[in-house]
Amino acid sequence: MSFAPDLTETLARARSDLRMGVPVVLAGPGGAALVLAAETLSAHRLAAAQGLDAEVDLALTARRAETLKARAYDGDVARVAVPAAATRAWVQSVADPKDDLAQPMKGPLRTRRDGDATLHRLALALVKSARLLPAALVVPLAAADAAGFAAAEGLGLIDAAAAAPHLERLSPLSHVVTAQVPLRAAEATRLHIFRPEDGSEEHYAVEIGRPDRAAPVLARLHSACFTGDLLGSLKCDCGPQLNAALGQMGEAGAGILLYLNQEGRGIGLANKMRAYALQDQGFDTVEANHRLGFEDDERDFRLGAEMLRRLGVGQVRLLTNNPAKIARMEESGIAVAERVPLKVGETRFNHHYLATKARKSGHLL
Ligand SMILES: Nc1nc2c(ncn2[C@@H]2O[C@H](COP(=O)(O)OP(=O)(O)OP(=O)(O)O)[C@@H](O)[C@H]2O)c(=O)[nH]1
Ligand SMILES: [Zn+2]
Repeated sequence: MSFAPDLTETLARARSDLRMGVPVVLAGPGGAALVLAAETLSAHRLAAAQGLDAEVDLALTARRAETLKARAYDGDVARVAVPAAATRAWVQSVADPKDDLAQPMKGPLRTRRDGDATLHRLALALVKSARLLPAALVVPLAAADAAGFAAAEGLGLIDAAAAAPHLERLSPLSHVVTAQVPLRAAEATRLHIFRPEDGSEEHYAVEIGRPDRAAPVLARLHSACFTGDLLGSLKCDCGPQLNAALGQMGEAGAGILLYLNQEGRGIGLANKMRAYALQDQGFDTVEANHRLGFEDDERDFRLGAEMLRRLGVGQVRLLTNNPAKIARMEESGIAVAERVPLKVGETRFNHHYLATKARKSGHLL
């Protein structure tokens, strides 16, 4: 019997440590490293890392490296050598594109091609899952001392070989509770709450009426949009889509709307606002994600498929304009019998955004 945290719990702690600026230690078969999130890096911890007598790297995604004109020799990852005199401001200006246009000359940046990027890749996966900017300082530690170093400094120690596949999988969900919530759109509505085992945000299923599971269920996978859903932002079409979907389900007397807390196509609200700030500088929604170092869409729709399965739904009539959602459902074993278009909420502020989604992300007009 042990009370010690397991890998899932250790990773959840690591995410909250990184969000606070506390480093973590990754220990792999090929070596070990101290990891600090660039976004939450403090001057004193940078100084301590520079005092370790090791070469400090800044791990970036190849997307971010491309904007910085830095070579990525490791496929999806670039390992930028951090100059000995680098300050916190330097690290953050490489990580964060907000001042790229005002100060285009960050470099020249030297990226490493020798050695191995396994721990850098894992560090990036961790900071991304913490919804931070995808950039992390990686400082090599002697593998034999890694556990001792982590214990002496009170830092989380992560088994890198086990953590990498663990971060790829869909965290098991538990169904926490169901209760009635009469809506304007439909009085006979129940809300189900699902909680991932990995400590990340809960997700919700809004079930209207009693959909017949033997036939395709009218369904929508709605990704959280604080600005559109709650504030009535005119920059996107989320709020009107949410209301229209609930309205259609109400009229039909049955349907399931999954409210997936994957804000900003999975990058989190702070990063979405960074993307909006870049859009204010003239970049479109896809370019903004790339400049930040993200893919266009970082959502994991296996989550939606799993929630539908848990609700006993195997086939849907999916309310969407996004063919990728249909493909992801089919791949995850949910049959999409029909696509039901959802065209609402075009404004003069989101016209360009919707056109970009159609041109670059394959959305159907
Ligand atoms: N990163 C980023 N996310 C955005 C931006 N504008 C809106 N979003 C997010 O995009 C997501 C839109 O979700 P959905 O409406 O479910 O999905 P969709 O891919 O547009 O597909 P359908 O609406 O089903 O056609 C939400 O998570 C929003 O927060 C943006 O400019 N950048
Ligand atoms: Zn939105």
